[in-house]
Amino acid sequence: MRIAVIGGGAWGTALAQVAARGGQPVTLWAREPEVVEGVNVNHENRAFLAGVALSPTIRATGDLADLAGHDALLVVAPAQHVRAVLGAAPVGSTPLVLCAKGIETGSRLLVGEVAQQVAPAAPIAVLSGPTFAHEVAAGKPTAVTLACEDEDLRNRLAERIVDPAFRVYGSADVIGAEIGGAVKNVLAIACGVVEGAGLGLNARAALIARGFAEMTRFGLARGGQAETLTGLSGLGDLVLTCSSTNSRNFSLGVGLGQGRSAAALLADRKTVAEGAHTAPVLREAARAASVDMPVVEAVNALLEGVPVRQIVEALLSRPLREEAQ
Ligand SMILES: NC(=O)C1=CN([C@@H]2O[C@H](COP(=O)(O)OP(=O)(O)OC[C@H]3O[C@@H](n4cnc5c(N)ncnc54)[C@H](O)[C@@H]3O)[C@@H](O)[C@H]2O)C=CC1
Ligand SMILES: O=C(CO)COP(=O)(O)O
Repeated sequence: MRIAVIGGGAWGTALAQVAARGGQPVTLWAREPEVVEGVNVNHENRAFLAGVALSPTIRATGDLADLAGHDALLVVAPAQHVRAVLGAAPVGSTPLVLCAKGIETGSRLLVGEVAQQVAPAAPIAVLSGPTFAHEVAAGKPTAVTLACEDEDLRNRLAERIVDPAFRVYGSADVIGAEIGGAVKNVLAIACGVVEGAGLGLNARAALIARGFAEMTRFGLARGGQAETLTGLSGLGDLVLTCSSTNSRNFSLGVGLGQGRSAAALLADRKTVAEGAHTAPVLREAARAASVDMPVVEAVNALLEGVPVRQIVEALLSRPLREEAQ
């Protein structure tokens, strides 16, 4: 199976490295000419994954036309750019493995739904889970969910995107896998705020648990399955991202919790904190579906500049309720 990766950020590069293990050829499309040159000449992506020696069988290109003739395309552009990049790529009926985590602003569509609009003939799979790119590229043990309704395609993809330290669990629940990844980024910002404002570990654990309740309510309302939400792409990724400053979303939250403005924290950053883009559109989608998501509401208020203390008071003074509600 000839694999190409669309997106030369940290995660696209790490996935290219997984697909290239054992000396298999992989094509990596990157937007930045310096990334293309660095990967081809020095076998390093200094801009987004510095310090990792990449397989010489990864060939980078800046030309989307070079993606033609592959058997599967891994889509790893940030969620807000998937529509434009896929629209310009020669996709046809090539299977797409969606690896971005987010919801498109405006359309409120998950990345897989965007892909279905842009490339209706292409079968869809979703790869998601607790996966810091640096750890995967370094060959540290990692497990992911690979969701695809077509069992045969799912098995063929799982056999190809694998290595001894990268363990793939199959699922037919594409929507559930996507919702976990999109929602956890927003919740990770909240956990970062708790860290930055020094609110303590009890508060962080409470946020993870109540945030997971929100993820579950939203996921079930959108047709996802409970087993997927409690799995690697849901709870697994939530726990990872809510507990480490290696997470860009958590780090953004730390800055907000320290009283810095979202605009200042997001200005000029080269790497993507998807939660900042997903938060407003997730709030819209939740309100439209009458799903109660108070932590997501709180993250939006923080991004809009409401002081942390006011947000915490508002969360703690909500009417008492049963935990299972
Ligand atoms: N970094 C990680 O550990 C993981 C990231 N992801 C997801 O993968 C997706 C990509 O993230 P990273 O690879 O981490 O990116 P990154 O933060 O390392 O790099 C930014 C990426 O955005 C691209 N970009 C910027 N402006 C663009 C535009 N106008 N059009 C197209 N692309 C543009 C850059 O070319 C670069 O590839 C995100 O949805 C992220 O949530 C998922 C799992 C792990
Ligand atoms: O999705 C990720 C880990 O699974 C990466 O998280 P961040 O985007 O917050 O760095």
